[in-house]
Amino acid sequence: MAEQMVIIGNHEVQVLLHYKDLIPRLEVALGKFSKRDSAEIIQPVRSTVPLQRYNGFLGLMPAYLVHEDILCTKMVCFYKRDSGSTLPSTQSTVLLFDPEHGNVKAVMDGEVITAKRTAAVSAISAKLLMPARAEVFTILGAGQQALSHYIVFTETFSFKEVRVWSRRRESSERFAQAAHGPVRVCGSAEEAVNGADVIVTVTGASEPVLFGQWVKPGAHVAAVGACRPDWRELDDVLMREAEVYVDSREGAGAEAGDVILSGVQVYAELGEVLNGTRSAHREKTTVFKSLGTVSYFRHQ
Ligand SMILES: NC(=O)c1ccc[n+]([C@@H]2O[C@H](COP(=O)([O-])OP(=O)(O)OC[C@H]3O[C@@H](n4cnc5c(N)ncnc54)[C@H](O)[C@@H]3O)[C@@H](O)[C@H]2O)c1
Ligand SMILES: O=C(O)[C@@H]1CCCCN1
Repeated sequence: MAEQMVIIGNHEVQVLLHYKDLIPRLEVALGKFSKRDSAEIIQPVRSTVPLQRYNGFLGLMPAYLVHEDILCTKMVCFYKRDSGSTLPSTQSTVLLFDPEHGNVKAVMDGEVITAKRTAAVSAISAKLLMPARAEVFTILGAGQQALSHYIVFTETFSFKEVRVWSRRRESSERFAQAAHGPVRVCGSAEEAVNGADVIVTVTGASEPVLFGQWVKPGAHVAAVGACRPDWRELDDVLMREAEVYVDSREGAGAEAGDVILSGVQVYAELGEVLNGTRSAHREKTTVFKSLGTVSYFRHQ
């Protein structure tokens, strides 16, 4: 008889999921993904259903890890919200299946999974690609991803200064209070970025908010927003000056406006760097364009 289905809520995920476990497991998952061996992992580019009336999308993200026998799907709705909207911009649920019988074993709230997984992968990109002596860390955007990125980046690295900019100053100030650490609230994106060694873009923008002429040569940018083929967070100057890394080449070719519209070539997937089949050039200006893959592992 099939096992009883369990529901794992946000609080429980928060308690169970720790960056110290997540980062090494995600490194393994990214490496496996980049081998493109369907005997190890099957993870097609997500299907996306437009919700035109609501300015949003539903993304369906299935994955099967063959050896671990883990079959999962994340379903994520994401929206372009007007400034001042109080509606959430991302909501997700993760289903875990019994691969043999096909029944659902667990339904998990995806909010914390999305916040922590995404930030952990950006931290992996920074570990591989940020300049050797990185002192200034800037976050553009002040929402949920801004906070999870702040937490994992300040836990993992030692910066001398952390800065934030958001299009509404009140959001940056709220963020700085929630961050429980020193954060400089900046009045413009340019001020926030000037001299920064590591920059994370976590905005809902569909037009560039980060411009190459502001970015210090050799800096590392983890670009997390703009997950549609016609949305941008970074301008062409930055995209063309930087060496570009992604989580998935196919995903970037289908969904990353910053890659597609700038016409740049992707240099490597993070998984290729982790596998040693491509080098990490931390001395160059680097962009990691994140779109989100589904990375599963068994909790121990
Ligand atoms: N790459 C991934 O795996 C991944 C995962 C989750 C979310 N995302 C994306 O990351 C982004 C941030 O997600 P979140 O959950 O933190 O969202 P959020 O709504 O909590 O925060 C978004 C932030 O961006 C700001 N913003 C919105 N529109 C802007 C604009 N036009 N210009 C400048 N700033 C703007 C908002 O004021 C807010 O500070 C979204 O685009 C989301 O779709 C990507
Ligand atoms: O992989 C994810 O979770 C995100 C959600 C929001 C849009 C882009 N991808």
